[in-house]
Amino acid sequence: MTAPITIESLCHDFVDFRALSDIALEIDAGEYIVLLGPSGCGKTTLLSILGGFIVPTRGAVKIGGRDMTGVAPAKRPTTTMFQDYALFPHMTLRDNVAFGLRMRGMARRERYARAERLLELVGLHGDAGKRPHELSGGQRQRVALARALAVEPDVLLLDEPLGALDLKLRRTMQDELKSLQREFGTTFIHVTHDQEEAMAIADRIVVMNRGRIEDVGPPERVYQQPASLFAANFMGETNRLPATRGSQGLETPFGHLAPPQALVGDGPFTVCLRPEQIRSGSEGWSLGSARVGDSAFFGTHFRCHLHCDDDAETTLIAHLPPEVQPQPGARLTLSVDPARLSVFAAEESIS
Ligand SMILES: Nc1ncnc2c1ncn2[C@@H]1O[C@H](COP(=O)(O)OP(=O)(O)OP(=O)(O)O)[C@@H](O)[C@H]1O
Repeated sequence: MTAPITIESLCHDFVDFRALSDIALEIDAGEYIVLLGPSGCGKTTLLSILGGFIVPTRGAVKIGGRDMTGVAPAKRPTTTMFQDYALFPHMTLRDNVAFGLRMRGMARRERYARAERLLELVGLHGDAGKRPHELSGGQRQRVALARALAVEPDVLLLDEPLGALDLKLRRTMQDELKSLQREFGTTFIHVTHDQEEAMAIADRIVVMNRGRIEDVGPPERVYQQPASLFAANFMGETNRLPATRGSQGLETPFGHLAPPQALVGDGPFTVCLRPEQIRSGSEGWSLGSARVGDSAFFGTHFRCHLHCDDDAETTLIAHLPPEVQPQPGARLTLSVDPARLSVFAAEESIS
C-alpha cells in the first residue's frame, strides 16, 4: 500500500518564531524522499506535521488525495519511526514488532506470524524471543523498522533513523533501508542532516534552510546543478569564486568566463566549482597556474589545497586523480569545464 502526498502552502509558527514558510511539495507514491538541512531548518517540524503530531498554522497535507486536516496520528496512513526507536524494553522483539497489529485487533497467531516474517526480513531471524537490551544499536534500529513496517503504512516517516549508529553501520543500514523500501513499495520520508546519507539513499532530496525549501531533485541534479548557493554549499564541498558582470560575460579573478546559463541580475555573482571539476591541464576554462599546498590521499583521489598565481587571495580545493601525483610545492596548470559551473547572485545567504 502506498500513496502520493501533496503539501500545499504549509506554514508553521511556534509562538513568535516561523519554523516553516510556504512549503509546497508533491511526493509520488513509493518515492524515497530525504529532507536534508542544517539543525533548526524545520525538517522535524515538517515530518511532525505529516504525521499529525503538529497542527500547521496554515496550509494543508493530502495523502492519497485525502485532506489530513484534523486527522489524528493514529488515523493517518502514516507511521513514524522516532530517533530513539521507542522500543518497549519489557517486551520481546516479537511483541514489539506485533504491537501495532495487536492495537488493530489482529489475532495473536496471525500477528506473530507477520512479526516473525518481518524480523526475518531485517536479518533478526531466531531473535524473536530476545528483549531490546540484548541487542546492539543497529539491531534495535532493525527492530524499530520491522515494527514500523508491520502495520503496512502507506507512508513511513523516519526522523534521523541512523543518527545513533557508527559510520560503518550507518552505511550498511542505508543500503538496507533502501532495499526494504523498494521491496515494500512504501513511500519513505527520511530526515537527516548528513548530505552523504541523503545522496546514498534518496530518489529525491529536499534541501531545506530556515524553514524554506531551497531545492528539490534527484541527488545527481541537486549536486551538479544546485538551485541556490545554499544548496550548492550544503550538498558537499564547493569552491566559490567572486565574479562581476563584464562585457564578455563574467569577470573573475581568473579572467573572462562565458556563464553556463543566462545571468539573472546585475551581480555581483558567485561561481561555484566542485573540487572534482578542477583539472590539471589546459583544456577548457583556464584557472592559470597554482602551487600545491597541503595534500592528502583518499584512495580514489588526492585532496589538494592549490594556491593560485593569478589571484593570491584564492586557494582552491581540488580532487586530483592519483596519477597527477600532486607533491606539495609542485606547480600545476589548472582548468575547468565551464559548462559544469553554477553561478548565483553573490548576496544570497549561505548560512
Ligand atoms: N516546540 C517548539 N517551540 C518553539 N520553537 C520550536 C519548537 N520546536 C522547534 N522549534 C524551533 O523551530 C525550528 C525548527 O525546528 P526543527 O526541530 O523542525 O528543526 P530540524 O531541522 O529538525 O533540526 P534538528 O536537525 O536539530 O532536529 C528550530 O529553530 C527550533 O528551535
